[in-house]
Amino acid sequence: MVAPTSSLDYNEIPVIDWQLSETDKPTFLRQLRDAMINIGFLYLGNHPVPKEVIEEVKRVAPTVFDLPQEIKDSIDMSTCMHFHGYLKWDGSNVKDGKDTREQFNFGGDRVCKWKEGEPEYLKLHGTGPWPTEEQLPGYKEVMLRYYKHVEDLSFKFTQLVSESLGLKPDELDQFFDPDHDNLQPRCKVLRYPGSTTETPGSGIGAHVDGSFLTYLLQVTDHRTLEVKNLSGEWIPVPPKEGTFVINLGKTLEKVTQRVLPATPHRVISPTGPPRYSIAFFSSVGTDVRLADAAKLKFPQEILEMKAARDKKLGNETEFQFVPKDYELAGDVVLARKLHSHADIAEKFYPALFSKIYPNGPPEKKKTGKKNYQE
Ligand SMILES: O=C(O)CCC(=O)C(=O)O
Ligand SMILES: [Fe+2]
Repeated sequence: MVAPTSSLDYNEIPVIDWQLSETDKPTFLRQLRDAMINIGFLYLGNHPVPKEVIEEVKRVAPTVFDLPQEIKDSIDMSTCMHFHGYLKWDGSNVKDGKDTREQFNFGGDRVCKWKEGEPEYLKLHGTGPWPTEEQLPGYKEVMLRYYKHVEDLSFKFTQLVSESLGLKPDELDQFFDPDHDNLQPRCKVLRYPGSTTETPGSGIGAHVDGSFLTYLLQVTDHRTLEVKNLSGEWIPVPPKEGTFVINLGKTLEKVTQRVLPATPHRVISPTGPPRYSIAFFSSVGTDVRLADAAKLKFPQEILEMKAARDKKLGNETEFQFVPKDYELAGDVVLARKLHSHADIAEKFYPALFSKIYPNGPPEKKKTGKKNYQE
């Protein structure tokens, strides 16, 4: 395994061994802290998600894309107020290029608790459309089994992140609902078609994730995922057997007041066969205000590491919350999604739709360039 590095112009992503968190926790926490503060990307090796679960999901996940187009269209995201379901490959834009990928999005099997008169963001929770058992036997079961394992890992990992920053293990949990019922983790199965004249350009352009943390499983052997190191160079993140790639999202950046920076990354369109990956995005509770994170008190040692990094980067501006950080996270996330999916806004969120689009729906189904990925 590659030894963790704390250089800002690193050209390899460190592998952190989960087992160390049980056998030598101080070393684990030190390695984790260095990777997160100075790099923002890491591989997590020897993690607790069983090998059989990973092998099964790698085999099964891509099969959703082999369904006939009319079945895929019948589970299109536009049919779902929770923003789950299938998205065609030209479905959205990110900064620096067009997305060239198909997606199948899902969350946990949750019952939607929204009722008339309640906050609209409660509609974010709920079960999305799935291929039926006749169309794709066992698919939902396999995907939800994987989801549950990664969700459990994400709760444990967040506590280790908290500890590695000198906070109490459960100190970041305040941004999650205590019974874990109010979270909005989302999973995406991704297919990047091989680059041809019909599908030229980037797989996904440079962006940072909107998530708290992202847990990425690279299903195929392509070496086309890249991360921008803090010195501005693009570094490959090739698949490594038995690991997850973990990266820090914008929400965690805010919660830590940029002690942990969200790191830009991109996927280059593969040549040859399609590339598949599965991304799990953990997120904060809907009824949380990110600016409440101002009360977290990081130890001096951590603040000094942040300051040393920022000095090297020549980026010593003080972190400041923006007005949205004082709003409920559910409202902010929902607004972002509605801006990206005018069709869902019009169908399921009519009051918000008229506020966002007072002159009627935009010409294209999806609007605007964004450098956020949810
Ligand atoms: O497919 C990948 O490897 C990365 C996907 C990604 O960055 C995203 O969906 O935000
Ligand atoms: Fe991403």
